[in-house]
Amino acid sequence: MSKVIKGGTVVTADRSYTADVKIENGVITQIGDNLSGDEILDATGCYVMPGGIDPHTHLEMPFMGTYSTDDFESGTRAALSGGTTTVVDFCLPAPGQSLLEARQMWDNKTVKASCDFSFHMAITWWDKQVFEEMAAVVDSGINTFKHFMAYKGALMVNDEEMYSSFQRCSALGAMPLVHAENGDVVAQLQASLLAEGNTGPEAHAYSRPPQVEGEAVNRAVMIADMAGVPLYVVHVSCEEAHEAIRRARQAGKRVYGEPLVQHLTLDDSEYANADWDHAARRVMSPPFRSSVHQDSLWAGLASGSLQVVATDHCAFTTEQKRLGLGDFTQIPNGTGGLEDRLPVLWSRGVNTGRLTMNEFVAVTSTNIAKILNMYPKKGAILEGADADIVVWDPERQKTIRAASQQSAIDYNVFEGFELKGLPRFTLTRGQCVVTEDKVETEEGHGKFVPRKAYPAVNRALSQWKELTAPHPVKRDPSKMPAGV
Ligand SMILES: NC(=O)NCCC(=O)O
Ligand SMILES: [Zn+2]
Ligand SMILES: [Zn+2]
Repeated sequence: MSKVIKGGTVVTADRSYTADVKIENGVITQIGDNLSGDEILDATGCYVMPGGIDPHTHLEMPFMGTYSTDDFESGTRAALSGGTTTVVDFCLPAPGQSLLEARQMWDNKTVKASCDFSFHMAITWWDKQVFEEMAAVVDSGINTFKHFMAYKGALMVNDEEMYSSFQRCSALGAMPLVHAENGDVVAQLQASLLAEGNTGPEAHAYSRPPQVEGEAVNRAVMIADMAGVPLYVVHVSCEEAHEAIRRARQAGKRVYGEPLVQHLTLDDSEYANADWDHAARRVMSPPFRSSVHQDSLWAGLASGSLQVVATDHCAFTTEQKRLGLGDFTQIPNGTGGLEDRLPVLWSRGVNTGRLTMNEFVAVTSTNIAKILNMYPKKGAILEGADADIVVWDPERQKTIRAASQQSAIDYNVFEGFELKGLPRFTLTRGQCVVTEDKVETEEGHGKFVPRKAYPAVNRALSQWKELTAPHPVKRDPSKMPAGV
């Protein structure tokens, strides 16, 4: 049974053109004029774009004494309703736990997924077992390893562990990711703020100033350079971090930066709200910043020094946030956004002229598909690509309300945002699961997307490393002093 998306304008990362798109067996089989099929989806007045890829989610994640509330059921339903058709989640071994055992636990959670998914593996501790298991992780289709430079005493790794793991990534053709904040400095700032009586959610932001992020990005960039690997920096929130990435890229280093839609559109005034719940619901790391930093992030997306917009979707209920009443360090860190990423970025980015439509597709889908080595199966409107498609109606409008969202939590950090530009249809491997406000997802439809080790960037970097590595000078024995 075939489907044809008819009468729309195909918008990809590099061009826009009028064409119909035919789908058979979950794959795009033809792009052209006057196509016919068994079922027609009317895309008149709409843009036909690759479905969004969110490379940074934490669904049902054990964290800070609780679990994030959106799981692979509500999380992927939320994703699809907002036009995102692939999520990349983090397998998080507890310190001391086998990476392969953690992988099994995450596989078990994904049986409820209604859209496709992939994984990054976190390195939360280091010894010979981790070193060895990393190879099996890569063989199983995970080519990215995440390192937390913050969350001291929990997930944080030190420089020695990071350098060892980055070198291992280099050898395996994998890419390290970093959560870049100086965890030692954050821990000290938290302690002194608490000692001074600063216990409210605003102190979370005071304890994580832009300098802790800028310092950590610079350090990770240099460690990656010494290890001969590319680097991907998650949730880039400030000019200091962006500047380090920009500078690295100008110097020829392969460094990628990912701002979040939350940091682009919500600022630090949220933490000054008189309502404790309002402020605590917005506690995440790094925290929201001032408009100077937001302008820097928007400029980075337009100019190409930042490549991807994600959400870091890690949604906790108000009740969970209240674990930190009286002590801001106990407020579970994280915010939602999976459902809202595309519509909010379109309204605040494309409708304002900060991004073109093609840049929008690049930063929400195509760039990350290439960076994570799943292009053109994902992130493309091309014959042979998976039919993960969002048919985007630039005239559809809504106001964001927690009461009508798919996410399982009881609030939305974008509450009240007026949006113009929303999905008319969302298709996951050819299955149309969203028709305007009607969301009919199928639990279990989502499949794991394996991602092979990187052939190109890592080889180039290790070749260069080998050429420029210290080599002993071969000397003519006749030119050696006697007795050596
Ligand atoms: N970002 C955040 O505050 N929570 C999720 C875990 C992480 O990515 O650091
Ligand atoms: Zn993080
Ligand atoms: Zn995260």
